[in-house]
Amino acid sequence: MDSAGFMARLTANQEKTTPMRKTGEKPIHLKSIFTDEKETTLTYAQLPTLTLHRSPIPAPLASALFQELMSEAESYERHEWFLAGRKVQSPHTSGYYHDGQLEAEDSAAGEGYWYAGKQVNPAPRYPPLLGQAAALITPYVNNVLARRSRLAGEYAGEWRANFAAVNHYHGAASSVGWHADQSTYLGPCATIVSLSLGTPREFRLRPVPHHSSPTTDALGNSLRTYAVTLGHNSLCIMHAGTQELYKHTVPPTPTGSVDIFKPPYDSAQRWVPPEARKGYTSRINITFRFYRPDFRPYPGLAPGGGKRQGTPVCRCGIPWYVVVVVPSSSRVQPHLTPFVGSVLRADQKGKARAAAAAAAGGNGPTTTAPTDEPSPRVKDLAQALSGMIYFWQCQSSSVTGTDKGCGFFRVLDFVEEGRGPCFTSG
Ligand SMILES: O=C(O)CCC(=O)C(=O)O
Ligand SMILES: [Fe+2]
Repeated sequence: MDSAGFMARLTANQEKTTPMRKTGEKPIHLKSIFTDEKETTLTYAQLPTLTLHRSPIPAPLASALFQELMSEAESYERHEWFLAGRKVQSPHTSGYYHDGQLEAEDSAAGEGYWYAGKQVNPAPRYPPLLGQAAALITPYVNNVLARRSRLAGEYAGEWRANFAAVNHYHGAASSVGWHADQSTYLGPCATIVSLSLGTPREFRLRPVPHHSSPTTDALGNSLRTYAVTLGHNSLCIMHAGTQELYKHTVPPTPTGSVDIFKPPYDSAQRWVPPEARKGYTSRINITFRFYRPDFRPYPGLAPGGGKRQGTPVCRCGIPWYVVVVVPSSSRVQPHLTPFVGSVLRADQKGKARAAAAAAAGGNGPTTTAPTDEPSPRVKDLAQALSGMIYFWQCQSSSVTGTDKGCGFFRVLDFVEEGRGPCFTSG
């Protein structure tokens, strides 16, 4: 399938965006973190899950990659989904790619994958320069991860940039709303690696309130919005816990204008004199993701032998395969039909936790540590995430807009579902 046809069937690899409480407060701007020339990697104390890295790929490649993806972006589309029964469109366009290895490991690469409620046909492979960037980013990220303590639920193996979602923000109004990324194929505590190219844009994060302490986050800090400007060839790593503890957004620019970006190298990575440079008002953002071997759509083998489940199918009643009559031949053939699989979400609001506790007669899930006491000033990420529950949920209402879905809801159970291997703690 050509990439335009493929794009027509795609939607975001992120949750539908939800409005955040308006506070009117100014975000804390973290601009200053790039001013120390000696430091290329910084962790901000109140954002322990975020690191920022300057110039992760060579400058000529960064310019050429921007141009490669600008040309790819001509066929990108806005994605559409239903919010409270109303069709909405994303305020940016997107495209999706995977490395060839994902295809080799998983014959379904594409067919069984869903994003925000739509089936993805086989995603195209990385175009050449995106493939080069992924090959550089993979060891870079593993190096960064080797220096961090790891959280329970993280995949106990190498991270690999085997999937990329590319967003094109064209002009000042183009944006992405507050959201946390879906965990369906990434599993809990995902590492999502965002490479920015082109005109700089502001990226904001805000912690979700702790379920037992609405004025603080899970680390005990008061709720604030943080902002950082992501410029050309900068890497922002959303480490384990970011999708669980924060929401993020790229808002429209408040001034209504953006800086002009003039790539200093052409698409063949040759230097261009300043007077001959072409100007752009676009930002390209690539989020490199690791589709875990234990969170694939189809069932497979569990780490110690035995069965591993695929993405759970919800109860909407649409089976994985149906038999259809092909009119031209009047023969009955098996056919892969749209089915609505579930999505994996972290229980950011503690609702699933409360429901599970009620179902267990008030004792709560036995596999998680109690966190019901008011949140103290916790400094430790592992502690902040210790009560986190992940659940599979029907996504059909956002696909069809016509009903509330089947209500399918199941708490993720690593052992029962044959997933892993995972880190058990730092
Ligand atoms: O453009 C960005 O920096 C963020 C993109 C994003 O949040 C996403 O694609 O899920
Ligand atoms: Fe995101």
